[in-house]
Amino acid sequence: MEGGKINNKSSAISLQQFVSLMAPLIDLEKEAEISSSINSGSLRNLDTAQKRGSTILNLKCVDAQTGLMGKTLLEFQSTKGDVLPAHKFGTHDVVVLKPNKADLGSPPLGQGVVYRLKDSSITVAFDDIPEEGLNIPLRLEKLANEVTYRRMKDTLIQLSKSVQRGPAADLIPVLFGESPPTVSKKDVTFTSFNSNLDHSQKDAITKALSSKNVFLLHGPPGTGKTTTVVEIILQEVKRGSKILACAASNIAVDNIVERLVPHSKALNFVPLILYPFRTFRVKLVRLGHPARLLPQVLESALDAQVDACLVLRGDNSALANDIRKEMKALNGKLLKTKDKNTRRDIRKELRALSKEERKRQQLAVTDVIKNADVVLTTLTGALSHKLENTTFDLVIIDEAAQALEVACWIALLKGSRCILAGDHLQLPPTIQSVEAERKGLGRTLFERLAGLYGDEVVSMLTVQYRMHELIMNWSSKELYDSKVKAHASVAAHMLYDLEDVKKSSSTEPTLLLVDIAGYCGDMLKNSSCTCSQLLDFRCDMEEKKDEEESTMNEGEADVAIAHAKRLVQSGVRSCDIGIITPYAAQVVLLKMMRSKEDKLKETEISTVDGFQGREKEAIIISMVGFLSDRRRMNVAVTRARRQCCLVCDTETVTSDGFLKRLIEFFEEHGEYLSASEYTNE
Ligand SMILES: Nc1ncnc2c1ncn2[C@@H]1O[C@H](COP(=O)(O)OP(=O)(O)OP(=O)(O)O)[C@@H](O)[C@H]1O
Repeated sequence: MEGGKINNKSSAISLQQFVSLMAPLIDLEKEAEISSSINSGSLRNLDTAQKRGSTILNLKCVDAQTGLMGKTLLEFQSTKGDVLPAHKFGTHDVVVLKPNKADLGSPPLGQGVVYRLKDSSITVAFDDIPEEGLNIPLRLEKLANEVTYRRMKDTLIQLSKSVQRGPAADLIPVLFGESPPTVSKKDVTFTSFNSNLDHSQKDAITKALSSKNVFLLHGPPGTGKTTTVVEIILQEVKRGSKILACAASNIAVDNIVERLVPHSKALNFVPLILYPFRTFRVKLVRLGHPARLLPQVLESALDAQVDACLVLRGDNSALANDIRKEMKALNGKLLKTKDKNTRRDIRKELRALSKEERKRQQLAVTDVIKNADVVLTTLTGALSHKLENTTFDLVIIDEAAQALEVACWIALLKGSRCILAGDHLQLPPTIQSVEAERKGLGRTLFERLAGLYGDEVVSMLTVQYRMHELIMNWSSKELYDSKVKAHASVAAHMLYDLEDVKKSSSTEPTLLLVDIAGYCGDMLKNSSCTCSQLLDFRCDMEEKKDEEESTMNEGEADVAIAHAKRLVQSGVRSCDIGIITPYAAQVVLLKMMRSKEDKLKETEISTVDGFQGREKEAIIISMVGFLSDRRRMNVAVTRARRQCCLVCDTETVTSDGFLKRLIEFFEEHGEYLSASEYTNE
């Protein structure tokens, strides 16, 4: 395979070996997730749960809004009104709401999905929420998502059965190395929808369209992987394919939806007037809980289309509204009535109405899915019963190098051909169980197939559209055999080329190394938190890490914030700056420091994982000891468009060969500053 080196031998595994290997590993992973969540018996006390990040105590509800397709959005802040304590909640997590003082096992006030997370607030989408009980101190608890594991186990069983029958019967032997991959004998030509495609993108698309069973699109950072995936989808729809497009994360699925919408069919949502001359249109539908979807793709959501479909079918929405109104009135009556017989009659009526409602909805769902050219969902969402009897000509999985192979099979079993897009040299799948990881749960299908078939099925994109060439060159040389080149439009772009940005000693360098060797920062000088609070948190959150001492570094945080301030003083917008650091404790420290800096309000601070797939004009990396994971370091550096600033202790870092070369590259091609130059800022 081009770029990363992959061991061919370990790629060969039979279907039966795979199934027997994976089943116990999924159990291990499930146990690891449960033991870190609130519903584990191991968490006997709430303070421990908060320290582990699986509950947030002392919250007040500050806002309630309805919307989002019937969901209620409640926003919570700390009763003290400051930055939320460190926690492990992420958007899309399932959570329950309880009174702050309720016992651990007590029933919740409601269950919902995290919709939005800010430093000082968390918004949750609830289906139903009590009208009473919200004006007391509250807490949120994170639940383990056991559904995903059940779906993966079910998929393993289905996989063993599908060899004989099912839409993927011919694909499975190819993906387990028992039959060779094949390509169309006819030359494939196409007229692209996107007139800017480069030669490597066009080559990849040709190869994808020619493949009869499997194709891998290897997209290094910023090379237009999603752009290429979208073009492949359009070309395939044009030739009549029905496509299931998936990714491990909701955000990656939404990325594709957003880019397909301009080509999509006007049901109720694309204003025709915007695309008056386009004759080719794609019918797309996005499955998933509305709280997990980006607001800009909500109109492609199944729920929205089902409503539209009911209108088109003549089941006008007035009728639907009447049914809902009637049900609401009956529910009200039920609450007030004591008489047994009347209650029984009302319940009977309610059951009949809801049955009618469900039937109408189901018919519409079937219609929408049957008529769609492209169905988009997360990998686990592909096991939705709504897709039970639907098969596809092609399954496309984006971010495939970040997905567990078992999760990929949920989608793959529904189609006869597949295209996987990803980069195994960026972030791997997140795995909680160290043992499951060691035994192979994290080995991705993308990597395995690349090892099995190499260039026969892989195309690598080689022109990148994000980074100044100096930023790209390190990554290209270190990880992609120097094959990735910067496009002329970005190769020499500088921070000071941006509007309103002055040329200054801070904005001139493309690569900047700030060495904190020997520097003892003015510890937490601007922060209201105490060191012991952070240390408590560090020990709890990072207990799995070997490098306990390297999880937090005040000196580096000082310098990172000081450099961000200098950039803002030179005119760089604070939202164009990102600070990346490997450990959660360092993220909290940096956020606390930032909360005192008005000018840095919009600067994003996150671990590497929070930045995958994203970019900023300037990136500051606080290394905190060292980040010896090549893939994480690759992602961190390649988020930067015009400047990458590395803050580290060169004495510690250079003990690792990979990082030593990184530092040398920055020293040779960039500016070198000592941290002392940032003191007293
Ligand atoms: N052929 C092209 N000509 C000009 N710009 C392009 C081309 N292909 C992609 N781009 C631009 O490059 C940027 C990155 O593209 P895209 O988001 O498709 O890349 P990606 O590989 O999915 O990114 P990531 O590294 O985040 O995974 C986008 O701004 C896109 O518009």
